[in-house]
Amino acid sequence: MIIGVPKEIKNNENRVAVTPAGVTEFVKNGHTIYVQSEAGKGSGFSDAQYADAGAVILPTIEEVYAIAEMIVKVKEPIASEYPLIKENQLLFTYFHFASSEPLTKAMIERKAICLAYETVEKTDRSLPLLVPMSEVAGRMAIQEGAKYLEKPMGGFGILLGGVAGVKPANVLVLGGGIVGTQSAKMAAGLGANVTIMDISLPRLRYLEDIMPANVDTVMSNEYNIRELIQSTNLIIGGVLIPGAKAPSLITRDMLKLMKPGTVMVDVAIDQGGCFETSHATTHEDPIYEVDGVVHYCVANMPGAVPYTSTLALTNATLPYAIQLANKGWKAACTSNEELKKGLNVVGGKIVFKGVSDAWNLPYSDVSEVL
Ligand SMILES: NC(=O)C1=CN([C@@H]2O[C@H](COP(=O)(O)OP(=O)(O)OC[C@H]3O[C@@H](n4cnc5c(N)ncnc54)[C@H](O)[C@@H]3O)[C@@H](O)[C@H]2O)C=CC1
Ligand SMILES: CC(=O)C(=O)O
Ligand SMILES: [Mg+2]
Repeated sequence: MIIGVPKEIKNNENRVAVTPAGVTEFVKNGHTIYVQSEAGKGSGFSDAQYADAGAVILPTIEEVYAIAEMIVKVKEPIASEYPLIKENQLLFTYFHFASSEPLTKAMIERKAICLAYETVEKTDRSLPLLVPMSEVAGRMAIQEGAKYLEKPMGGFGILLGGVAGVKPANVLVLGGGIVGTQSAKMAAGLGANVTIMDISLPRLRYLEDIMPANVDTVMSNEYNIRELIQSTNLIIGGVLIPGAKAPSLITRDMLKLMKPGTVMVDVAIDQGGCFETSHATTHEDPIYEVDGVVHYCVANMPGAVPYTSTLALTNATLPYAIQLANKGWKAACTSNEELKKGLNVVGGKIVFKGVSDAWNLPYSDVSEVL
């Protein structure tokens, strides 16, 4: 198969979808791989390293899209990429369709085969291609939250861990999945008082077991959220209903209950966000304030730590990408249920329920396209 790896063009997106080590694997499997010049630069990989591994370097993004049967990317295509996408071209990347109607409509119109990293699902319901980036974003959320809690950054001016004779900060983590677990671990390690909320009692039970003593677990419901946010300094939004629009757990009226300078990091922004007042921001301009509450809503947080993120992401994606290249998407998705769950928009049809629900567009069963 002919594979293309474009350079990411989202704001401050420094990850790349295939490393030189990945190129070697594709070539060993008999494939031809084209990499856009400088695609790996932000992650520390030179064109020469890709060429040595067996890739052909192309100077422009247009040439990469024009030649490839499968495009392997990190983030969703940006509007300037839409016209480059061809009918029946396989795109293997994060899409997060439920947060963007224009993207959903563009991919329908282009009749591409859109296989989304974030909905590839194992039989135990885990999301193998989301997990590594959720680990990164969960850990980063505390780093970013701590920074914006500093007074000169607009925050309340509290140190997460406090100091002898002074109480530490209160951190509330909404969603006790991968993001939530990593955030809680980091905040607890710094000495904060942490509360994790989830709607899954088995999950809360598990977290209660493994977390240190400065982490409490509380059932997620509106009543408990309203009560806790009044004494919280940092809120992390890490809820997920796979492939669907995130629920708004913190509504605009709740902001008035919070202390001015409270910081909210909405990691779930890539699925539309779990705070009503969230809108996506960039690493260049990451925060804004509503009613005295600082919002950090960067939709590609791991893009800022590309050394860690590119390696962690490609460790997970490469075996799936090789299967797609070896078998073609139809045979690969027919023989592998995990990959089949990744199909979101195929040949002009939405085949993922959460996406059709998000935009009130027609849904087709995935069997219609396989
Ligand atoms: N902004 C960014 O750069 C990044 C964003 N993410 C996003 O972070 C979000 C979380 O991802 P993961 O932790 O991997 O998901 P996960 O599936 O591991 O965890 C989600 C948790 O939310 C819980 N949940 C669902 N509804 C809830 C509610 N009403 N109240 C409390 N908890 C609720 C679920 O029970 C589950 O435990 C996703 O939207 C993901 O795409 C992930 C990586 C990077
Ligand atoms: C998952 C996601 O949104 C990211 O890694 O950027
Ligand atoms: Mg405890």
